[in-house]
Amino acid sequence: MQELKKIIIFSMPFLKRRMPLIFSGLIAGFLFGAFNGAYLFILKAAIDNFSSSPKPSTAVVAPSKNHFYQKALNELGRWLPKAKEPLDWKRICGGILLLPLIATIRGLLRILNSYFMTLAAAKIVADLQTAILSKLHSLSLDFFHKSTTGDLAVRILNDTKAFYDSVSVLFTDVAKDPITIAIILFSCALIDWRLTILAILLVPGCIIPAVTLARKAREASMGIISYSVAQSNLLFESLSGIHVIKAFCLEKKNIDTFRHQANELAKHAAKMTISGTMVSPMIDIVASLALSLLILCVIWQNISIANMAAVANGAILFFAPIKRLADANVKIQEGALSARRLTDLLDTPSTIVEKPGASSIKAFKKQIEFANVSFSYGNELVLKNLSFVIPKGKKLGIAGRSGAGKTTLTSLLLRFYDPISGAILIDGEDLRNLKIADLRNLFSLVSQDVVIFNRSIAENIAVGRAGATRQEIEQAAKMAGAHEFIEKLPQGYDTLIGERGVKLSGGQRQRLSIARAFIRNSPILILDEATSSLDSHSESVVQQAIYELEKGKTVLIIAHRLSTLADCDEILVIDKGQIVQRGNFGELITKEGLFRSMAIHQGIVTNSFEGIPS
Ligand SMILES: Nc1ncnc2c1ncn2[C@@H]1O[C@H](COP(=O)(O)OP(=O)(O)OP(=O)(O)O)[C@@H](O)[C@H]1O
Repeated sequence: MQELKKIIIFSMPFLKRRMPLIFSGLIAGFLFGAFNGAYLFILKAAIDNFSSSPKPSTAVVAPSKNHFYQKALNELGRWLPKAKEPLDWKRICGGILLLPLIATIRGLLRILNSYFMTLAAAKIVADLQTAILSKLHSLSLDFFHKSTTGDLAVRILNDTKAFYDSVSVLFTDVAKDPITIAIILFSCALIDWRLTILAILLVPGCIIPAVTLARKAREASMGIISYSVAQSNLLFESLSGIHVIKAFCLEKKNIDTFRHQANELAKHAAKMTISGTMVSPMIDIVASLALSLLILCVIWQNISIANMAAVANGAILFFAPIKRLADANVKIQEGALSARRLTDLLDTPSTIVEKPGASSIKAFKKQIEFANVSFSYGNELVLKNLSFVIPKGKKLGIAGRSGAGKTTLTSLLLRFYDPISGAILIDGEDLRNLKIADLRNLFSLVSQDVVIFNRSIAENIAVGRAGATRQEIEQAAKMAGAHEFIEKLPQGYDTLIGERGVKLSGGQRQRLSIARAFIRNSPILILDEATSSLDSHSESVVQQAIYELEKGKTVLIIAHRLSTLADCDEILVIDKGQIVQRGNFGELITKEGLFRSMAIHQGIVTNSFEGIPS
C-alpha cells in the first residue's frame, strides 16, 4: 500500500494533465465490472430455465427486498430457452445471442479500458522522460561531476520503463479489478451468499503469497538496478576509451568484468521472474481448492445447479482479477523503487539558478571585474581572493602551472559555478543578478576540447547561433579558414561528421569551433588552450583564424605556450589559485618570478637576463 501511495504521489503532477483519458478508462473499467455481473445473472437464468422446476432463490436478501432482483431474473428468463415450453423468437434470439452479446460488450469494454489507460500511462511516462531531460539540462555542472553516465542512462531508460510498467498496471488492473471483484462478489452474493462467503474465505490464501513474492521481487529489482548501472558505466567507459583499453591490453579484464555483471544481472532477473510468475500458479491452486470446496458445499447444502454454475463461473471471473492484482503488486514494487530514484533526480536542486526578476543584458559596454573572488569545488580553495579588471576591447592573458585554477576562472565567468565569496561583475552588475542565457550569449568559448555533434558540418557550425543561414555558415567557415577543407568533403557542408560520420583532424575540428565563434559573434571571447593540441602547421593556420576572430572583441586567453600571450594587454600569472604576478609580456619576462621561470622551461628565454625574444 505504501508503495502504491509512493507511485501515486510521484505521478500526481503528471496525472493531472491526462485526467480525461484516465476518466474514460475508469468508466470503461467500471462498466466492464458491471457486465461481469450481468454475465453471471444470464448464466443463472439460463440454467434455471433449463431445469423444469427451478429451486427458489437462496439469496441473502428477504423476498420483499428481493423483488427487483426476482423481477429482473424473471424478465431475463423470458428471453432464454425454457424446458417444456415452446421456442418462440424471443427465446431463440435470446438463447443464441444474449451470452455472446454480453461477452462482446464485456470484451469491448476491456479493450477500451486498456486502450485509454495504456495511452494515459504512455503519455505520463513521455511527460516524465521530458521532465527528466529538462531537469538534467537545468542542473549545474557539479551534479554531472558527481554522477556517472551509466547511472543517468539507467534512470532515464530503465527506471522510466519500470515506472511505466507500474503506472500501466495501476491504471489498467489496479483501477479496474477492485471494481470488477466487488461487482462479481455482489452478484454472487445475490445468487448464493454461502458459496460467496466460501470464495471470500480463500482470498487470504492468495494475498499472503502475493505479498511475500512481491517483496522478493523488490529485492531482486534492487540488484538489477545496481548491476545495470555498473554495466552501463563499464559500457560507456569501454566505448569512449576504446583506444586506451586496446593500448593497455585491458580487453580481457573488461570482458571478464562485464561477464560477471551480466551473470549477476541474469541471476537477479531470474529471481524476479520466478517471484513474479510463482504468484499465478499459487492463486490457481487456491482457485482449484475453492472450486472443490464449492462442489462439496453444493452437495452438502443441496444447492441448485444453476446457483452452483453461476457462482463457480463467478469464482473463475473473480480469481482472474485477483491474479492480475497480485502480478500488479510485483510491478508496483519495482516501479516504486524506480520512482524513488527518479524523485531523487527530479528533486536535486540546481546550484546555479536564475533569480526571479533577473536583469537582462544584451550588450557588453565597459568592463568585467573580479572582486575578491574565492571558489572551491569541495574542501580546498581553488581560487583565492582574485581581483582584476578586463576593460572592454582589451586582451587579458592567464598563465600558470597545470591545476593553478585557470579554467575554473573561465567557468565562473560563464556562471557554471558561483564564487563562494566575492563577486564577478559585468558592467557593474553581479553575474548572479543577470539572466543566465543573456550572460552566456555575451561569450564565445573556444577550448582545447572541441565537441562535435553527430550532425552535418553546417549544423555543427550553426550550433554557434540558432537560425543561422547557409550563407552565414559559409561566411563563418571562410573566416575560420575551414571553407577549403569542407568543400573537399564528399557532401561539402552537408557531410555528416561526429561519431557515425567523417572523422576530422584536430586542426579541422578546431577551425570548426572557431567558425562557431565567428557565427556567434559575441563581444567577449574566451580562448582556453585553443591551439595547444595542434601541430605547428595546424597551429599557424588556426592562429591566423583566431587573430581574425579576436578583432574588435574583449579577449580572455589561457595558454600554456607563453609565446601565444605576447600581444596581451595584461597577463595574470596564477599559482595555487592566487595571482602571483601581473603585467605585460615584456615586463613579466624580464622579472624574476614564475612567468620567467616557465618561459625558461619553454626555451623562450635563457636563464640569464637577456630580455625579450623577437
Ligand atoms: N569539477 C571539479 N571538481 C573538483 N575539482 C576540480 C574540478 N575541476 C577542477 N578541479 C580542481 O581544481 C583545480 C584547478 O583546476 P583547473 O582545471 O581550473 O586548473 P587549470 O589551471 O585550468 O589546469 P590545466 O592547465 O591543467 O587545465 C585542480 O586542482 C583540479 O583538480
